[in-house]
Amino acid sequence: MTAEHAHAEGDDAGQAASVSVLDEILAGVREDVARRQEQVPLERIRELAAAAPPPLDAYAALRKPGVAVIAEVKRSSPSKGRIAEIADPADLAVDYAAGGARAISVLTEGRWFGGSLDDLAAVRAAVTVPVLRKDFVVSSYQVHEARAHGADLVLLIVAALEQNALMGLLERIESLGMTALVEVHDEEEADRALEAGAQVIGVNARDLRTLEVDRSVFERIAPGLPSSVVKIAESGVRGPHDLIRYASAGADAVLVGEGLVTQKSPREAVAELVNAGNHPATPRPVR
Ligand SMILES: O=C(O)c1ccccc1NCC(=O)[C@H](O)[C@H](O)COP(=O)(O)O
Repeated sequence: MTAEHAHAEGDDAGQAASVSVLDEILAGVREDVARRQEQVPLERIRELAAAAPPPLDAYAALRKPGVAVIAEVKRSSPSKGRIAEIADPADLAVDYAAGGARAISVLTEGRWFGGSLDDLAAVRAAVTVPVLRKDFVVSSYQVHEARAHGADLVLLIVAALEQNALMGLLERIESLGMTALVEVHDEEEADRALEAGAQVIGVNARDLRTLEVDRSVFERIAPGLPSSVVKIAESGVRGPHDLIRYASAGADAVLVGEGLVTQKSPREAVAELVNAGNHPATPRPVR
């Protein structure tokens, strides 16, 4: 199945087919990682990671006053198929940063999202704000890859990992000086993220089985997270009203893809969100 197929099957396919979308994404990722590891062995990627310029402090960046905007480089997705032609991810990232984005998210998964590690390296070279590797990380090889290509933050999806793997990968990310963004979809996953020691937690409104977006999931889960944890609302931000809704529920940051890449001026679209996030009337997270 491809991004286009999953999108075409859409609502009719229902939950059973969507479960297999996540499974298929993970199966493809494992194949792709194995192929890359044959070309560049673990020892070499570790050396490249060690030689990369030091990572930026993403936790500190996201804790600054105002609701932070993490702007995403997103070409395609399982839920929507092709979303945007992004010829030069570095140009887009520069626009995002000029609009006030506090961090840039780069989807590096190729089969479903049309991303790559080259996109990550290009974005890293173009901006001075923290950069997130957004992928389906299942092995420490990918963590070293992320660092070697300039990532400061790495996504870990609780639903895709056994607890031991989650803890091991989080430890590896931190041992390389990066920050783990641990993504959850329900209370049980939030408990697992906290048990693993996550300091930055993303609540994704997109259900990975049905691919539907339900913004109320953040409102349900965020109040139960400690105040020291950076709380990121992921998915479903289409304009300032959604940012304000997430802010009212305690968001330190929002992660936005489709709502930016589909705009005529992504820079202005980011700036609008940033202004809303800095507006005195917008609720502040309780710390
Ligand atoms: O976007 C999808 O269809 C998707 C499907 C399965 C797993 C992950 C998926 N998206 C990754 C993301 O988390 C989003 O790109 C990110 O939160 C931004 O969402 P949006 O602003 O709604 O594009």
